[in-house]
Amino acid sequence: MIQLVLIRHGQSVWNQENRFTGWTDVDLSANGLQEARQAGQILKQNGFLFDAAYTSVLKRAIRTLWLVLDEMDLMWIPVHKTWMLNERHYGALQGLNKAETTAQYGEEQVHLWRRSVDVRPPLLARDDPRYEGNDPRYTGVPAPLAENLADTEQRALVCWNESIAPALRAGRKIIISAHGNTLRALVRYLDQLPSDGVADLNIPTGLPLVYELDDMLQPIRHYYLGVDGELAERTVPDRISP
Ligand SMILES: O=C(O)[C@@H](CO)OP(=O)(O)O
Repeated sequence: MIQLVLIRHGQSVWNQENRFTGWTDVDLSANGLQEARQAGQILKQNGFLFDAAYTSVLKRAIRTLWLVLDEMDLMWIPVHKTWMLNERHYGALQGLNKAETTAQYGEEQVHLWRRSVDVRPPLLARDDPRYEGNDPRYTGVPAPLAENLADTEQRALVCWNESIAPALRAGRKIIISAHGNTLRALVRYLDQLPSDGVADLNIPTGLPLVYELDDMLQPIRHYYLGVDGELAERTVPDRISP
């Protein structure tokens, strides 16, 4: 049996302020720092070990991984950072308050922007100061102007197919520290969820999500992990922003 652990970064400052984040490089809140440390303790207490880690190039996911690995005394393992695991790009919505945007455009539209598979949020202009195309960390990367979940899934799966899946097949124990929508995309792929099935899927911050996979990397089962092991579905905290 092959084991894979997914973790969404701890609460970020913009999660706390209820703002659309996307590729904006926001750090963890005090609560998020604590969630990340606690996740490391939970993994350690439950006997998990990792040979390698994958994360995005955004500090909320990187710092979460650092804190998890620190708690597990595994800071020495190889860490692969890639933009392909970045959060879904939120286009011109990045930085806006979610409640104010809902008041302006209506719940239905905002829900489509947030949770549909194929609707893209409004595009960012290339001369917008928020455009990431000129950031050195994205040299050679086709910086998006906005993404839907399908776009995010496509690039996350390049990383999965080229790097993560071969490492899992080679017997490596892997943790992926990423973002709400990158993880929704990976879960949608692994569990072969239909578009309407993924709309309701929300992954809480800072809680390890364990996948048990067969040799073909097909999921046998998955569960969230608490201090005392597997969490019952109904006790999984709903830590998404409203
Ligand atoms: O703002 C974002 O980038 C994401 C994750 O926090 O929000 P949403 O829940 O709308 O996908």
